[in-house]
Amino acid sequence: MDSKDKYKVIGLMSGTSLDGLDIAFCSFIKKEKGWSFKIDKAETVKYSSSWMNKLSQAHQLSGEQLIELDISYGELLGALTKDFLVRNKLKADFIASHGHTIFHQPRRKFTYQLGNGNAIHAITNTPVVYDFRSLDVVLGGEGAPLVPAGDEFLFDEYDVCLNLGGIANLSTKVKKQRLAYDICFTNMGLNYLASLVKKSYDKDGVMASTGEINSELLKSLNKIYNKFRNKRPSLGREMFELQILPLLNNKKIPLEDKLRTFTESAAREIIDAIVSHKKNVKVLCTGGGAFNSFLISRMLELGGDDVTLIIPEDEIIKFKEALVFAFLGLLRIRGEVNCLKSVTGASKDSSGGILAGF
Ligand SMILES: Nc1ncnc2c1ncn2[C@@H]1O[C@H](COP(=O)(O)OP(=O)(O)OP(=O)(O)O)[C@@H](O)[C@H]1O
Ligand SMILES: CC(=O)N[C@H]1[C@@H]2OC[C@@H](O2)[C@@H](O)[C@@H]1O[C@H](C)C(=O)O
Repeated sequence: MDSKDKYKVIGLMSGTSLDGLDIAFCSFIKKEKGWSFKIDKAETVKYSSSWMNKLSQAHQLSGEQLIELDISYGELLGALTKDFLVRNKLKADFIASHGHTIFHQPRRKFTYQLGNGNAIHAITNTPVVYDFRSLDVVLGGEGAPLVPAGDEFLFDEYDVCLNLGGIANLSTKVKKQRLAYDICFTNMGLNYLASLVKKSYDKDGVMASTGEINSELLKSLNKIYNKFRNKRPSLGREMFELQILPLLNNKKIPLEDKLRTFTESAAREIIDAIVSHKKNVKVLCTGGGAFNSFLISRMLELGGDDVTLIIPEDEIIKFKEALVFAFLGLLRIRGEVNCLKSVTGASKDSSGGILAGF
């Protein structure tokens, strides 16, 4: 097992929205208690339309074709990482790669992230940790979310870590145990509404801010969230399409009002979830929604004195997940726990990840 106290690690993350590969070169230093960290350099490399197609259709391939794609996507990850390292004159101790999720069926004990670690190693000549989720899944866990384990070790100074992604989710500590859950649809709904006027998103929430709250729509959204408030299932695209989309497609409500109301609903759901744990909370806000100044201003108004929102530097907003996977890789090569049963529901804590080229 490795026991250094300084590491330079590349974290690679490919999110479900297919916007590209996040590459983050990170430094970690062991302290008396915990770790300090820094993102030294990071960028998102957009996928070509051909790779976007391959990744979005990979679930339909034959076994043989999928294995072939696993290698060629691993080679792509290797080539993009090598190019990033050469351009920035950097050298990493190892690469921690999440890969791109193609299948995720924890009940059937499998989860599959494309991007072969051996192929990444062959191209970069750097050791690789990959396949972070499978061990947790065979231990009976959900194999997700994994980022809360990083919150536990790197962002423990915050009472709540809030991610404003397609779906807003949070992680927090309750009775000394880390827990995490999805709160409500956020960018997924806002981006859908923006797409109706051919925009990829409502920049800074400007269109939303000009609309009026539609009380019927607000009530309907609230009713949907009330149904699972205490069950906290993971929210997915299926549920969005089935239950939220029909409401957003109501032709009688002007677009600005729908954006305003959807923002209001998300802000209320998020603030309610945060204050349900504790009053006077310090909340770290990351994910692209942290750039939505109108959403943030509504959350600040609703949270009042009970909630302090911390919007970190852009690098952390955009690359926190890649940073966390770099750190989970570090824990893995040290043989330390990087996956928490309190979050995933597995039979035990574990240290997930396959090693290639160490
Ligand atoms: N200036 C901005 N104003 C409003 N929204 C923004 C702004 N910048 C980014 N966003 C939102 O953030 C999104 C991109 O960030 P991110 O990748 O975290 O979101 P996501 O793809 O919805 O998340 P995830 O894949 O984690 O579910 C954009 O699609 C948009 O919804
Ligand atoms: C199986 C899988 O790839 N899950 C992703 C996905 O994208 C968001 C949400 O669903 C989260 O559970 C997870 O990723 C983050 C990085 C996580 O594991 O914390």
